[in-house]
Amino acid sequence: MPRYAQLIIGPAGSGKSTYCNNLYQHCQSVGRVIHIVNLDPAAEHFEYPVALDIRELISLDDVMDELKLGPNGGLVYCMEYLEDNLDDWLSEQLEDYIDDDYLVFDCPGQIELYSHIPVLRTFVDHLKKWDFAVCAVYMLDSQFASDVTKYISGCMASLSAMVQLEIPHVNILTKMDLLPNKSKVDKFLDPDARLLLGDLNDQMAPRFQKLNKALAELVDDYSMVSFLPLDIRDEESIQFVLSHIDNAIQFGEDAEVKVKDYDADMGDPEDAENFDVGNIDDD
Ligand SMILES: Nc1nc2c(ncn2[C@@H]2O[C@H](COP(=O)(O)OP(=O)(O)OP(=O)(O)O)[C@@H](O)[C@H]2O)c(=O)[nH]1
Ligand SMILES: [Mg+2]
Repeated sequence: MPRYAQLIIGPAGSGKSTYCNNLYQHCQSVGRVIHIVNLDPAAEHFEYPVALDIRELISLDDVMDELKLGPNGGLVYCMEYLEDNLDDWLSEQLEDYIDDDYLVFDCPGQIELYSHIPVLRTFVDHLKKWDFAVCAVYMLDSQFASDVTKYISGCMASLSAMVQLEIPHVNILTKMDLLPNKSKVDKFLDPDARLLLGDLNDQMAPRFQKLNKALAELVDDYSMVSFLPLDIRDEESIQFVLSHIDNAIQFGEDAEVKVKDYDADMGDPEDAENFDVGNIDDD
């Protein structure tokens, strides 16, 4: 049986840690067990219980003090140090988590980590090697959906993470509670390239039309660029997002097989598909 993981990524302040906390609360209320791992060496305050913490390996304050680095250079140093210690430190820490365990990795927000620095790719490759089914969960602040030009830049950043990591990828539009008119973002959830192009051309000078067309086509070609809205005040919204991610890493499906394997009294195995196995980890 694999272990499962969500890798929570996205720009600074997009709501990654808040999502982790709300997901934790939600799972507690439905009796499901998840473990949240802090991968941000600069983080100081946590609303969720931290199951495992990169700061036990290295902390940003120490690096900045000892190596006289600034906050961003220091963070890159910390993440590269983690990369060098995956096989020793991290694999040992993860030994406590066994088949079917579900981990959520709360990552730092430096966009460099998702564009060109290979640390997260190496990290994900190690998780896969250790038999984790991993999904990247890319958080984008819903203010990006207030304007088509911002939206395109958000899509490009998400796409670059997607092609870099090459794992199942779910995009989330966060902070929906802050939007006065939610229906205005509908067109950005599952974007239509022609509408995007029209909006871009309306807003930008005519000389950008060719570039706009190329960008809209890129979003269209990667038809996986779509977003799920997340309103953390709404349990159903959290459950909706969680179900999509579970589906992407086949969490429910493997749990279903486990029911079939374990319960000899269930009768016809075909009937097992009718059982609700959503809370298989309850105890
Ligand atoms: N209203 C509202 N505020 C939110 C939501 N999500 C996050 N915030 C706020 O946005 C700010 C940043 O949220 P974080 O969860 O720390 O964002 P982050 O992506 O973890 O940030 P970094 O780790 O610094 O990259 C905090 O003040 C949160 O309270 C949301 O869904 N609704
Ligand atoms: Mg955070």
